[in-house]
Amino acid sequence: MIQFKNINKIYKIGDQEVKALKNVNFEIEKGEFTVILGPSGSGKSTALNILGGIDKATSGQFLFDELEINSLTEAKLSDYRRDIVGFVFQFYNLIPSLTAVENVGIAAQLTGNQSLANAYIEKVGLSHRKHNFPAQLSGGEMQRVSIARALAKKPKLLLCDEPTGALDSVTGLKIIDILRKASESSETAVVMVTHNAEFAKLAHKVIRLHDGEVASIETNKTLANLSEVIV
Ligand SMILES: Nc1ncnc2c1ncn2[C@@H]1O[C@H](COP(=O)(O)OP(=O)(O)OP(=O)(O)O)[C@@H](O)[C@H]1O
Repeated sequence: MIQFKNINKIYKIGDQEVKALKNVNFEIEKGEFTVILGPSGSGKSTALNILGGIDKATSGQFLFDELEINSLTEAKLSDYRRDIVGFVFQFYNLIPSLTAVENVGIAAQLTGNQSLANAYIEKVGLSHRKHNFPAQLSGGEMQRVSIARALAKKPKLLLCDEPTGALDSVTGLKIIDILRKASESSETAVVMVTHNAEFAKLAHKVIRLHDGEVASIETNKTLANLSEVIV
C-alpha cells in the first residue's frame, strides 16, 4: 500500500543544510498498526509529514497504491490529504466553539459522510458526552473526539503524532487500544509516532529511526495485550 524508496529530506536554512531523512526505505500495508520510534530529532515527524502530504521529500519515491505522491500537483496533493489521510495530533486541535459531535461532523462532511458523526462518537465510547464542548472534556476524551473526527473521514491512512504525549499512561493505553482496533477492523493503515519504546510491543510493525536513518524494522507476529505494557 505504502512504499518509501530511498527517501531523503533536506531542510535548508540559509547556507546550512539539515538532512532530516537519509535514504529511508520501508513499506506499510493496509490493516497494519505501525509505530515509528526514535529519539528527538531522528526524523519521525518529517516522515509523518511526508506520509500525510504536508511536506514533500527532497528525493526518492513515495508510492501510495502505486501513485507517486511526491510528484502530485498541489491540487492533487490537497485531494490526497482530504480523501485519503486522517490526522491525530498530540494536542487534539478541536474547534472550541463546537460540541464533540459537531467537531466530528465537520470532518465527516468533507467527505460526504456527515451522517457517520454519531456512529463514530459512539465507536470511541463518548455518546454520553457528545453535546459537550472541548473545554468540558478531559484530555483523554478530547483525544477520543479527535480520533472519531479522523475516522469519520474513513481515511485509508491514519497518522498520529504523539497522540498519547499529553495523557497519563492508563488513558494513553486506552487511546492506543482504539487506534489498534481502528487498524484491525478496517482497511485503514495506522501509523503512530512516539518516543515511548514500550509501545513497540503493541504494533504490527516497528520502524526505528536514528539520526534520519532507519536503524531497524521489526514485525511482531503476535501483539502484546495492553496489560503487558509497562508505562
Ligand atoms: N521545517 C524545518 N526546517 C529546518 N529543519 C527542520 C524542520 N523540521 C525539522 N527539522 C530538523 O530535521 C530534523 C528532524 O526533525 P523531526 O522533527 O522530524 O524529528 P523528530 O524525531 O520528530 O523529533 P521530536 O521527537 O523532537 O519531535 C531535526 O534536526 C530538526 O531540527
